[in-house]
Amino acid sequence: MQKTNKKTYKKQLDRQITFVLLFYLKSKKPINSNKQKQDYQIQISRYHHRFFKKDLEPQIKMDLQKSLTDNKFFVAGLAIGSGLITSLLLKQFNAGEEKVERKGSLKTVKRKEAKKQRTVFLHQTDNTIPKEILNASNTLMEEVKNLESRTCNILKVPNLIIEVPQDEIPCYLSPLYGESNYREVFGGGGFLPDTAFVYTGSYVLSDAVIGKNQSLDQSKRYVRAGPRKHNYFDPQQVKAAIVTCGGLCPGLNVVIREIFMCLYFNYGVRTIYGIKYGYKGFYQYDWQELNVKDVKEIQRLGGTILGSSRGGFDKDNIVDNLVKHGITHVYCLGGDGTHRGIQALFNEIRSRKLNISIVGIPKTIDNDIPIIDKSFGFETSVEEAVKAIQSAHVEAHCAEYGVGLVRLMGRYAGFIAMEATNASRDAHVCLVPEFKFNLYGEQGVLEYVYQRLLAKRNCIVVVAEGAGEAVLDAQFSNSGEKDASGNTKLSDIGAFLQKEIVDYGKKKGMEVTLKYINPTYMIRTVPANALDRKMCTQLAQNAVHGAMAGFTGFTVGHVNNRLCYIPLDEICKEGSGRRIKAEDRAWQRLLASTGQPSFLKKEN
Ligand SMILES: Nc1ncnc2c1ncn2[C@@H]1O[C@H](COP(=O)(O)OP(=O)(O)OP(=O)(O)O)[C@@H](O)[C@H]1O
Ligand SMILES: O=P(O)(O)OC[C@H]1O[C@](O)(CO)[C@@H](O)[C@@H]1O
Repeated sequence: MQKTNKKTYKKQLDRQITFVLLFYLKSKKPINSNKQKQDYQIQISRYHHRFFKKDLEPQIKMDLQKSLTDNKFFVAGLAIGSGLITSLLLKQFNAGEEKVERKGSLKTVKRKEAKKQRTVFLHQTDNTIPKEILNASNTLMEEVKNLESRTCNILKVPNLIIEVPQDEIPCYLSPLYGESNYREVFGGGGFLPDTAFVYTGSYVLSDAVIGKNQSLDQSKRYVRAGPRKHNYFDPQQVKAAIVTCGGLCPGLNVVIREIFMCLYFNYGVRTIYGIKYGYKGFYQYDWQELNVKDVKEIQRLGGTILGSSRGGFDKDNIVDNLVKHGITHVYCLGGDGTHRGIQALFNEIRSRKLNISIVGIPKTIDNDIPIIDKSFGFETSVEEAVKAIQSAHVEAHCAEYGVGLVRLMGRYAGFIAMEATNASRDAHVCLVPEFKFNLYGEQGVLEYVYQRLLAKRNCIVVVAEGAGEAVLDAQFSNSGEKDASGNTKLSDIGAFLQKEIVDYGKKKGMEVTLKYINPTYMIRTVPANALDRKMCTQLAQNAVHGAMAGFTGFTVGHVNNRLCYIPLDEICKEGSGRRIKAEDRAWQRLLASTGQPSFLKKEN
């Protein structure tokens, strides 16, 4: 700290002490109304703020004079004074630290650094964000420039700044930005400090664990999700559309509601449409403009208030209708099929150079979307599936040779079956599409179930609906029928196993009592649990932040528990669907807890 500065601080410090004392001595009457208290609070925070930015001496002097005649200023003065004193002391303390840092030993410096960080916390600022960035006139432009640069190793998410040619780059200070803690009732913006926004170069790493011969450089970097201080869109010009596609999933209504709430209350967007029954709703049905009443309490409901469907994707028709309604944001909630649709729409929007941001919010109870940690609704479905296994357990334990057989959803991936098995700890066999198995023979599933019945008199089997694809030695096949989206319709592997297990017992002279529980849609139609609701809220709010910033052609998701924007290309890569792998810890846990062997013959 320079000498002159030190002198000035000392002078100011003296003045503040006098200031507080004066208020104290002159005060006679206490504040006697809440309104007054509120006014003081606002005033105090303003004064504080001003003090940090410019010289307040004339102002303070004025207040001092006022205080001689107006006793009500006592509380305000006291708080201002003590606040100022604290800040001055902190500044002096920091300055002292700097000095020591330059001279001190490594140990001292570290200790001082730790103290300094505490000080920084007191000030509620973040010294990791350089001043040039915080003060940049368009922080979004900086970020986009960086993302577009050849040297940037963060996976690029397209932004409308680049996609849409325009005379002037749009730049709107985020309505979320506010300098004080003061906030109007009924939400509104103005509640985030500078440091809460995401700036240039912030990313999330794809790998949380680095093994031998691996380095961080091999890890993919995804743009960090979150609000931007400067946005591409003026909220008043935003018109948004929300659509839900594919199968149902717990949490859809939470996401719909939260997208609405964030757009409406936080950003001040007033035109938000709900599209009925999936992609075809864009051109086949009247568009419903959503209002606050429409989304009231829907977070408590299963399903989707908008309705959903499979099939009906018509790219040109959909984009024509987006243009017709003047849409600037499209939020699509769906699984892998929906995301391939989003990609096709994004390409069409891009080729027409439209000012539309299109965003995916990944949804599927199967949890088979790549890259992201987990899809919303999955945990709720697992929780429901555990109830089915619990029933199977009770049934099986109340019969002499009792088998409880549970079939759970999971077309290509057995995550629900695996995690429900892990959570219940009641199952003895879990069959998923990812791992081939034999039914017959000495090492087959049927013999294993029989042996367990002989030894323990009960056996609980969990099977994923797609596991029929993994049977090596049985005459089990699907009809070849497809649903409207082109997905293969699966035959009932549960019913098939039921017959095989009972027949096998008969052949061995054992009367098996088998109860087949097939909860099918019950696990995906329930409302989201607390964990999923929180997740849905995070996804929805961050989808909105991304779209407001002009990012497009991305999906929002957690990677290593941090939210990021993932380019659609990554999500839609052919064959990238998430599957259980033998090296997955969760699968290893399953093998450890069920004790199930490999059902493969040696030659397999
Ligand atoms: N390759 C594709 N291109 C464009 N649209 C597609 C594509 N595949 C699927 N869609 C459309 O996406 C929507 C949802 O697809 P789908 O029925 O496969 O569900 P999903 O999104 O995969 O969700 P779920 O996990 O519930 O199956 C449908 O309207 C379908 O027509
Ligand atoms: O009967 P629907 O609606 O086609 O849904 C069944 C499919 O939806 C999913 O839940 C999600 O894709 C699959 O597990 C299941 O095969």
